[in-house]
Formats: sequence, structure tokens, C-alpha cells
Amino acid sequence: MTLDLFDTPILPGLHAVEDFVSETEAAALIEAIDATELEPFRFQGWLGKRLTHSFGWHYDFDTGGMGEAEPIPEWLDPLRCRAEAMAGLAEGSLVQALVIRYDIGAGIGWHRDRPHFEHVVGVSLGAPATLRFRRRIGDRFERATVPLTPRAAYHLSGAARHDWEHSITEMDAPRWSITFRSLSDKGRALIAAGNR
Ligand SMILES: O=C(O)CCC(=O)C(=O)O
Ligand SMILES: [Fe+2]
Repeated sequence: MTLDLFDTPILPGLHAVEDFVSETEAAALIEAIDATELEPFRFQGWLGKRLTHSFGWHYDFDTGGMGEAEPIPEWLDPLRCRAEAMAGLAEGSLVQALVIRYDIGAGIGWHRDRPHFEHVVGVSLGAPATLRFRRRIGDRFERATVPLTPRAAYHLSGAARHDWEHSITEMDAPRWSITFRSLSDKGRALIAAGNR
């Protein structure tokens, strides 16, 4: 199914808005991401093509642990506050920010975000992209796609966050994203127990 998510949420828990940031803000954000020390995404010894940096909390895909990362920088604060407002979350809820640059040929494979996190708010910059969703129903997949126009934002919670996987096909032009996350009860418990 392909539906217009900008009007009605087609997946429960998915909400997207266009023009979440202005063109001027987008240019400044892209510049700031490029000035960040980005590293190839690591997964169990593999190096992904997309370049990333985590602020606030860092989830290590190699060890499965959570570590404290450098605080969310000031240049992301106004965007974080706006993302919290868009998602109806209390100020300060979004404690992790992951910045990503997708160069040509980079994408992100099918996944659900780590259970340590709860709400996810993404901001899409640069080239337009398609956020794809799938959910297994018996021996087939139910699918949905969401067009991400430049400078759009999306909020994943509920079923869209927990029951559906998402992915982005390999880009043919550069794209940047900023995804903010809140901690889940599980994430908070693991941190409280010192078991990251
Ligand atoms: O680039 C995006 O908008 C999505 C990133 C994503 O799904 C993730 O980091 O978990
Ligand atoms: Fe994700």
C-alpha cells in the first residue's frame, strides 16, 4: 500500500510533516553534520557505507551495549525541542541524536530500532528519499512507503515503531538525516542496572 502520510497516518504510530525545517536551517544543519567526525556504521565487524555519529547515548552494535556519548550539541538543541513538540513529548525526552550522511550508494537495510529506545523522530535533509516499511503477515510481507521530501520530519511510535521494519534504498544523491530518540523503559532499566 502506498498512501499519503502527510495527510493521514497510514501506519498507526507514523506521522510525517513536510517543511519541518527551512532551507536556511537545512543548509546550516548539513554543514554542521559534515563538520562532525563521522564514522562508517559498524555492525558485527562489518563497515556500512553510511557515515554516522551519536550524541547523548551510543548504542554499540558490536557489543550490544549502551554507552554515554558526548552531549547533544547546542546546534541541535532548537531542532530537538521542535522534534519533541512535534511528537508531543516532554522537553528533554529525546536524549539521543544520531546524525547520518548517506553518500551515493549508501542506504539502510531492513531493521527495527533498538529496544533501548522508544520514540524516534527523524529529520530528512538533502536528496528526497523513500522510507519503506514492511511487516510479516504469515508467509508474506505487508508493505508501505513514505516519501520523505527534503526537510521533512517523521515520528515513529507504536506499531510503526515496534511492529514494522523500515529501510531506505541506496541513495543516488547525497542525503543527511538526524534521528532523535527517547529511552524506553527497558533502556532506562538497563542503564539503571549499570548493564549497558
Ligand atoms: O536516515 C533515516 O532517516 C533513517 C535512519 C534509521 O532508520 C536509523 O538510524 O535507525
Ligand atoms: Fe531506524
